[in-house]
Amino acid sequence: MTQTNSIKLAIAGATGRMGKVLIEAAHNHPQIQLIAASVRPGSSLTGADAGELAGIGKLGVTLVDDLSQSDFDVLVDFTSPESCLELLSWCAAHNKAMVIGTTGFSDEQLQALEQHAQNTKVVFAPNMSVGVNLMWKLLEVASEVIGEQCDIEIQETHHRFKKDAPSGTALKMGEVIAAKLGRNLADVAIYGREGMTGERDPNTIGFATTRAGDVIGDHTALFADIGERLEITHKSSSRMTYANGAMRASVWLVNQPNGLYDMQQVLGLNTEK
Ligand SMILES: NC(=O)C1=CN([C@@H]2O[C@H](COP(=O)(O)OP(=O)(O)OC[C@H]3O[C@@H](n4cnc5c(N)ncnc54)[C@H](OP(=O)(O)O)[C@@H]3O)[C@@H](O)[C@H]2O)C=CC1
Ligand SMILES: O=C(O)C1=N[C@H](C(=O)O)C[C@H](O)C1
Repeated sequence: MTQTNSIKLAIAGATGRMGKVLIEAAHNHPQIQLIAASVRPGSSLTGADAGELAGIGKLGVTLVDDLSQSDFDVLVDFTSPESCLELLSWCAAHNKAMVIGTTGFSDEQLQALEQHAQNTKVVFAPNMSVGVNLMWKLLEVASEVIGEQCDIEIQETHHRFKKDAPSGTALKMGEVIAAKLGRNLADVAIYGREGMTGERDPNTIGFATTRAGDVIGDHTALFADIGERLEITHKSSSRMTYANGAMRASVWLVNQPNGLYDMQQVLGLNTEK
């Protein structure tokens, strides 16, 4: 059993926007030892140094295109749903813990994730920043107090390179609000409006997605009544907040029994699950 003051960590998708920041966060964390970082099979970067890729100088950690030979305790994955599920299937079969920040899973893929997670330890969260996890709690309070009388709209903005929409964070905002109001998000979500839509159905929760430039991630929940409106907004100004959250989750996860956890549990914001 690895001591909690030396967790052997691997990072999938080292070339990604998050991958590079995760390498830096792992290197800077006193309880974490970065032992592997992966690139796509056949990548010309195989064999290069992970620290040099991340722009923080040589770390002596070689980029690999196959993690199966690496003796890690926790794998951190911010890649794509397909790549993540392939790695999770391997981790579940080999008793390796996983911290998953990837978003954009279909319902079918989410079911597969939940199944694999029964056989190992997994933290899965569409947003690992402390601020966003606190925002989800604030949304519960707002929904309880004014949710029924208000029109609820969720707005998100991200950089032009983002592949999935709405963001995983926005979808979770909708789930949190819908759950508090006893609604099923799949029944009440409106993903954009166009043409003669008619008057607003008060039960609906609307989503608006903007993709532009280099915005790291902005999310707002609007609770609008006649005469006043409340906006709860979170804005990310650095991907390091996500990466630090993933490190915190990794340190927490090694001491948990097998199961699927979220970031609320890591942060002690929710003890229900
Ligand atoms: N939970 C959270 O807090 C956050 C979650 N995210 C999520 O993390 C994910 C990644 O985001 P971001 O870093 O911006 O994306 P990028 O596209 O910059 O990086 C994705 C990485 O995954 C690799 N990858 C993708 N598909 C495969 C595959 N099939 N096989 C092997 N490698 C693959 C890419 O390799 P290659 O370079 O070769 O294409 C790349 O290294 C997204 O789902 C995003 O929504 C992002 C920020 C915070
Ligand atoms: O792709 C991103 O960049 C982000 N993705 C996550 C999401 O889909 O919610 C988290 C954050 O908003 C950044």
